[in-house]
Amino acid sequence: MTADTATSAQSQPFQAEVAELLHLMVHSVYSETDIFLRELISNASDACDKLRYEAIAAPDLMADGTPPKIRIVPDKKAGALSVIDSGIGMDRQELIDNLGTIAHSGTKSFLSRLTEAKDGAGLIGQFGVGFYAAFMVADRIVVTSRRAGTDQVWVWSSSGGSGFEIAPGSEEDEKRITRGTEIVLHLKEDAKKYLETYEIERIVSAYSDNIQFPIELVPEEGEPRQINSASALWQRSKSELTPEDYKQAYRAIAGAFDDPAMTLHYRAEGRQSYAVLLFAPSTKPFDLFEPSRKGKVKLYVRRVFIADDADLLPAYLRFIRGVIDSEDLPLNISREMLQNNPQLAQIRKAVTGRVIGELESLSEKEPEVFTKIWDAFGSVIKEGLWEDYERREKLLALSRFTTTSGEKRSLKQYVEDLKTNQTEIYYLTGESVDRLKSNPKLESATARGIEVLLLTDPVDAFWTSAPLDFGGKPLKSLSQGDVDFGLIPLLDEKSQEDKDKENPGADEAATIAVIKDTLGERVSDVRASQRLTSSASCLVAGGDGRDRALERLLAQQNRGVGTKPILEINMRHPLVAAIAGASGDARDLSFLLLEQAQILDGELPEDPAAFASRLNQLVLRGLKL
Ligand SMILES: Nc1ncnc2c1ncn2[C@@H]1O[C@H](COP(=O)(O)OP(=O)(O)OP(=O)(O)O)[C@@H](O)[C@H]1O
Repeated sequence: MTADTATSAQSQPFQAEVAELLHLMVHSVYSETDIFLRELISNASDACDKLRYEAIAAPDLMADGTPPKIRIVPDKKAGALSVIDSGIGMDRQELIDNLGTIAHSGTKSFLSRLTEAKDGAGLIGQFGVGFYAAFMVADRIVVTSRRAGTDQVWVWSSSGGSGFEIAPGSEEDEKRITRGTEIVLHLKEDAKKYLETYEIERIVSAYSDNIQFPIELVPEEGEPRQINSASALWQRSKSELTPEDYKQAYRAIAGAFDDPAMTLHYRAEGRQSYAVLLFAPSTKPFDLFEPSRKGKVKLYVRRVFIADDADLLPAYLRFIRGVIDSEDLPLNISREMLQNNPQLAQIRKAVTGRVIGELESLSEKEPEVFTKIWDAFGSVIKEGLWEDYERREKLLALSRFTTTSGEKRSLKQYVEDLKTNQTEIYYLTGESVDRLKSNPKLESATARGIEVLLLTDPVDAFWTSAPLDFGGKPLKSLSQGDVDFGLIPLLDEKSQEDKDKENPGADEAATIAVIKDTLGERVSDVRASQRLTSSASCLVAGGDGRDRALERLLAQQNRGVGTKPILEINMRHPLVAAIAGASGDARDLSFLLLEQAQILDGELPEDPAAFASRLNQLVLRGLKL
């Protein structure tokens, strides 16, 4: 800091995203502005949590004896509402960094959605935009703050627009603020209702009753009074709590706006004691697929907040929100200790088991609610099939699939409906259900009424790459290795016999020899297909090769090893039958079999121009032009 910045006011621009967000907030006509207060109280509560945590190692920070608390002060004469906390506070740089940029990745992706969406305003209500929400109700905001343990007070102020000012606090500011942050909102004309005490009480009881720290309303007349219950809800007994209490707790803890689809509240006693209050949301957050895959369950030790990134659940359960409050862990546990702590590992294991058990029982007792969770988070839960070997069977049983027989099918249902002599569970991976439904690799299965799982999530290509079985029935890809449906009867045996008589098929050995000779290195083998009934050809991976969908996905990321596929041909197809006797055209026909199989798999032929010219020539010759 230069001598200049220490004594004078400075203007600074907002990060471009903040300016954009503020512009959107000011210009959208959004009716549910109440959320601004919830956001400010939630920040104030986080600041009190941080103070209590830092004070474990540095008790001096709280030596003045003021307990962490939050005060709300309306001032009708000035048209201003203040939210004041005695939490950790911010120094100059923290004010600049925290209130001038958006670090939160969820907010960033929310912002891009907000800009794209026609009804951006509707989205504001669904997702927190934190501190900046205050600009919906205020045309000027002044934040005065003192970092706990420091001498200086700093004042951040802004009227929205493109930037803010930062200046050292006055003597009067220094007297008033001994620790923490005061946020003064100069309310817009149409937001003056927030100066009424009943409005403030209404919002606090709706959104912030579960905040652990006391929230005090300081009215213009009369004594200050506490307006929240300030208890750690997870420590209370289940019988005292109503569904509404849980809903509010979920919203307060998770900073969410939806309703929880699942609530898990219990106390573990025994080798370790801890309270657990966890929720599964009913809607998907925007940052679910962030590469960091961080969980959001908060760790408390004896009611003191410790960390919200302690990986208390495996990454595939990162959508679960809530709190775990341990009685036994040391309060001064450091971040490094969190990672290797055996007690925490035990808690993690036990709680993971409980969450999965709860999902299981929900899937049986309240399938519609479970479906909601599966629709929002199924693609994340499936990461566990790949990562959590121990619980793979349980997770497979939980999984729901779109199949050729219907939607939301479980493997239990699949196995109950197996066809005569069917001993395997079949699946096909690809980009969309519609594309998969028209994939020729389904033909022979369809002719036998065999159900096939249609897997379209990117993660499906990964978990299916490890050998898996369900109830002793192996899962098998229809685009990989040999499939033998020989023992499974056709739905319509007779018509197949007729077809066989009409079309006895090509000379297998001669045809395969011609195609192999033509395609050479382009394929690893050419085989007569068991999969096809009406299409001429398809591409499959070898028995130990990677599934074609995974191969394609890796190739997109330049991680493919380029294993060559096997070309399967339908010996009864007239095009295939024509090859052995087609002398001059045999070469073009062979290429065409390969290229149409590539197109049906959603790939481009290696040389699209050559493909088009080959096709044109064959058509012209067919038309004898
Ligand atoms: N009252 C406060 N005391 C101390 N720090 C604060 C306070 N209010 C905000 N901050 C700091 O400013 C940062 C940004 O706040 P903001 O509300 O925009 O986002 P957030 O709380 O981090 O994320 P989100 O609201 O999206 O969950 C906070 O992370 C915190 O570091």
